[in-house]
Amino acid sequence: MRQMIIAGNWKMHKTVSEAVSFVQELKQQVANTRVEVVVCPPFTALAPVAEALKGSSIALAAQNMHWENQGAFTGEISPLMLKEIGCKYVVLGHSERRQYFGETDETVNKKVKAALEHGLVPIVCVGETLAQREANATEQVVATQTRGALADLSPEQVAGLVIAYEPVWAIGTGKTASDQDAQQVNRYIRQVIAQEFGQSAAEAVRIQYGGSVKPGNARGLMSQPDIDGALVGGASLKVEDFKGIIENSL
Ligand SMILES: O=C[C@H](O)COP(=O)(O)O
Repeated sequence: MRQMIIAGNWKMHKTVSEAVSFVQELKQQVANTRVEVVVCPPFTALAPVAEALKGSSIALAAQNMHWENQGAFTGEISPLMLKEIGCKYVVLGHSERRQYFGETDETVNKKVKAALEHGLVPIVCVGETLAQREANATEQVVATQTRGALADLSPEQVAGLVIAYEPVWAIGTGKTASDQDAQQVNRYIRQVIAQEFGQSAAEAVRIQYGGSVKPGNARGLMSQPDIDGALVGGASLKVEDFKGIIENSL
């Protein structure tokens, strides 16, 4: 049985003081949930949020990282730095990183391997653009991205990962994939993983859906058999909305 995982990706939102007061409220509101709750603050707020989360079951994630431990890479953050702060997860290959910052399947794969070496759990994002969906290329795109990101991994490593299927056309647009469409792609990703890494890795790996998830559509999406949680953007910025999604995911 896969535990549901709801992660709030704050993107470039919230100062340190906003982030800390948000998690202080959130941890009280979701104290007894059976869902695994994750917050992904911007880098500046990771350490103070880690401190504020002490004693809580809410896990911490970074939104990106470099694959090297250290070096002359101005503006980058390494896995060692994230691990020391207390991050459990790291979001890798988000479509905004692919679109605006030149992320490729190859760099995502380097980052996935580096994260695993340091005991960080990658949340690997895949998903097609609107043009790709309209060209009936969704399956090809998510298969290529999944195979690329997970190249050279062992079945045991893949079993412990989280994958987030996020159709690019549904991110921040208010357009959500239908429950059936999201389920169909998540099931397809699981089939690709079964082909590459075997049935038991495919059954263990958690596959989220992301793209305009809100309290009102969470129940339908999260009740699909191959959807094991959500990667939430906009609706993770308000405690009430995020809590609503968590509650509606069970
Ligand atoms: O990482 C989160 C996704 O990009 C979804 O963002 P959204 O919920 O604002 O559409």
